[in-house]
Amino acid sequence: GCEEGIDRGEAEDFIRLYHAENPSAGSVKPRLREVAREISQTGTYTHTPGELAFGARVAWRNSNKCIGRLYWKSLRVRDRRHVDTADGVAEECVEHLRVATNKGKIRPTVTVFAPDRPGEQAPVIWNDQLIRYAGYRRPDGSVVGDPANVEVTEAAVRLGWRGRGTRFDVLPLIIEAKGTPALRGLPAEVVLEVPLRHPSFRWFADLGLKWHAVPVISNMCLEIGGIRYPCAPFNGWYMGTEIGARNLADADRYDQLAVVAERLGLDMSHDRTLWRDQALVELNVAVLHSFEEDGVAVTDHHTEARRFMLHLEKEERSGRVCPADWSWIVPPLSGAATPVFHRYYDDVELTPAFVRRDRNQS
Ligand code: HEM
Ligand SMILES: N=C(Nc1cccc(CNC[C@@H]2CCCN2)c1)c1cccs1
Repeated sequence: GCEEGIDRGEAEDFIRLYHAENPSAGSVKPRLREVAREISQTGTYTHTPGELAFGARVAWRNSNKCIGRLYWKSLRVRDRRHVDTADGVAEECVEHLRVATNKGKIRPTVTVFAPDRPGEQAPVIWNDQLIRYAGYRRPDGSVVGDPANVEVTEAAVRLGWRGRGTRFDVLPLIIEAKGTPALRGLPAEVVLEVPLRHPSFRWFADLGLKWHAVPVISNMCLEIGGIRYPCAPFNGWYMGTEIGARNLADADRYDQLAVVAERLGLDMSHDRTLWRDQALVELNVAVLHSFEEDGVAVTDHHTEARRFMLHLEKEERSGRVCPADWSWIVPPLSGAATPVFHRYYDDVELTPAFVRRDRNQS
C-alpha cells in the first residue's frame, strides 16, 4: 500500500536514471522540482509516457531470474493507466493477447494499468498468468488438469464459473477492482494453443497433450521510482524447458515422465537406467518440434543461454552490473551443457523491478 506515501528518494533516483540514459529527455532539474512539488501536494506523482516505458524496460533488464533479457530495449509498453474497472482490465487483457500473440510471431509486451494511489485501490488480477488450465481436485484427492491452479479454479467456481472438466480447460480471469472480484472469460480466438507431437514417435500425438503459446505473467507488481503498478501483465515467449521439463514433467504438475517412458519402452525398474532423463529429452524435443512446426515463437535452452551470455557482455560494456540468480538462470534440463552454468553472478536487487505481489497487499 502507499499509506506512508511515495519514497521521495526512489522517485529522485529514478528520474536521474531516466535522464542519464535518455539525454534527449532534456535537463533533469526542472523535472525533479515538478515531481517534488506533485508529491508534496498529492502524496504521489505521475510518470510521463517516456518515463513509464523506460521504467518498464529497465524493470525487465533488472529481473535477476530472467534468462531472456537480451532484447530488453524492444519491450512494447501499452500505457493503460486510466483503466481501473473489471470490464476495462478484461478488454485490455484480451487486446494484449491479440497484439502479443501476433499469430505466433510473439511480441514481448507489457500493459500497465492504474497505479496504487492514496485512497484509491488499484485493480489486481488473481490469476498468475492470463492463460491458465483449470485444476479440479476430486474427492479421492487426485487432480484433473493443472494441480498448480487448483486454488484459483476453486475461487472461480465459488464465483459461479463451471468448467467442462477436461485436463486443459482455460480458466476465466478473476479481476478484483475496487475490492470486488469479477469473472471475465477469454474469447477462444485470443488463446493460441499448440497440440504436442513428436518428429519420430507417431504415438506421442495420442497422449493428448498441448500447451498455450503465450506466457503472460499477471500476478507481479511493477515498481518504478517509488510508484507501484500492481496490475502490469507482461509476456515474452516460452523457453521449451518451461513446458517440457516443468509444466508437463513435474510430479506436482502434469507428471508425464512415466507415461512417456512407458510408451518409449524404457526399462523403468531402477532410476539408474535414466529412464526419467530419456523421457525428459523426448518430451522437450516434442515441445520445440510442435511449436516450430506451428510457427509459434519458442527458444531452446541452449540458444537462450547463449543469448544471455551475450547480454551479460553488453551490460558489462555499458558499465552496468547485470543482476542474476544462478538457481533460476540455469535451465532445469542439461544445466552444465549450457554456458550459464559455468560462472557466478551478482544477485543484487535493483529498481525499477517486477516484484512478487504479497497476498495481503493489493
Ligand atoms: C522474450 C522472451 C523471454 C524469455 C525466453 C524469458 C525466459 C524466462 C524464464 C525461462 C524465466 C524463469 C521462469 C520460471 O522458471 O518459471 C523467466 C523469469 C522472469 N522473466 Fe523472463 N523471459 C522473456 C521475456 C521477459 C519479459 C518481456 C519480461 C518482463 C517485461 C520478463 C520478466 C521476467 C521476470 C520478472 C522473471 C522472474 C519471475 C518470478 O520472479 O517469478 N521476461 N524469464
Ligand atoms: N517465458 C516466460 N516464462 C516465465 C517468466 C516469469 C515467470 C514464469 C512463471 N514462473 C512461476 C513458475 C512456478 C514457480 C517456478 N516457475 C514464467 C515468460 C513469461 C512472461 C514473460 S517471459
